[in-house]
Amino acid sequence: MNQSGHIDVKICGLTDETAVAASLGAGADMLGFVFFPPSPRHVDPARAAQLAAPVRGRARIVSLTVDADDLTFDAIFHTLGPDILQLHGRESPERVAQLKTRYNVETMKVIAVREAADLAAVEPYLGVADRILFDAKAPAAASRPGGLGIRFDWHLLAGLDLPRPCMLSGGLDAEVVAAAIGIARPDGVDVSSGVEARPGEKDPAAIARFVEAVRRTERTLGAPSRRKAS
Ligand SMILES: O=C(O)c1ccccc1NCC(=O)[C@H](O)[C@H](O)COP(=O)(O)O
Repeated sequence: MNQSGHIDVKICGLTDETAVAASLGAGADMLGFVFFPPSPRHVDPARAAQLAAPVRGRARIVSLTVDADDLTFDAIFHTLGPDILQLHGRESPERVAQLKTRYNVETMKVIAVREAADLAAVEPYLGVADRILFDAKAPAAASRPGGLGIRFDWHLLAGLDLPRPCMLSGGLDAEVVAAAIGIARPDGVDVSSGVEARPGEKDPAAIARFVEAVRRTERTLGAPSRRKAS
């Protein structure tokens, strides 16, 4: 949450106009497009650009890739022009820095978490990535490294001096997001599976419920700058 109490909401893996409209209508801050062919949410850059046309200026456009090569990024930038690169693979700090310079764009590095020891992976990205996203670590046999609806123990982040800004994801939905925010205290939350009817098919009503649950949580927690010191 920022100083005014706002929590960024990112809806990820959009594949159709109805879900884009639902996300914008609900007041999402970031909309994510997945460029990873094995994913049920994969879109090509031309389709993403069509879907993102109404997004520009209303929410931030996020490109999600997994260890993508320069040709893929060139196509994404040439066609879509994202605001943020979500790097969901094993991109090194050097690669993150290189992409930031090459495209003059904000970067968000994903740190996959299952146990406390996984949090050490953040350190090399401090001062390199603009934003950290803590997501649940996928099982070794999974077909993709995220977007699986898997949770990790949010208490692993509780009370830590987290890198700011940071986001939280992994198995969030409208029912659990308030608890997740209350424990981990991220600056934003990210959801895909939890607002879907089935993998790759977003549910507009679930998107609305999720964003409303986050806004309700913001009101409950209040702005840090206005909280009384105890
Ligand atoms: O969505 C995918 O299919 C995907 C593929 C490869 C890497 C990441 C992927 N998704 C990540 C996300 O959608 C979110 O950033 C986040 O992990 C939330 O996922 P979920 O647990 O499904 O809410």
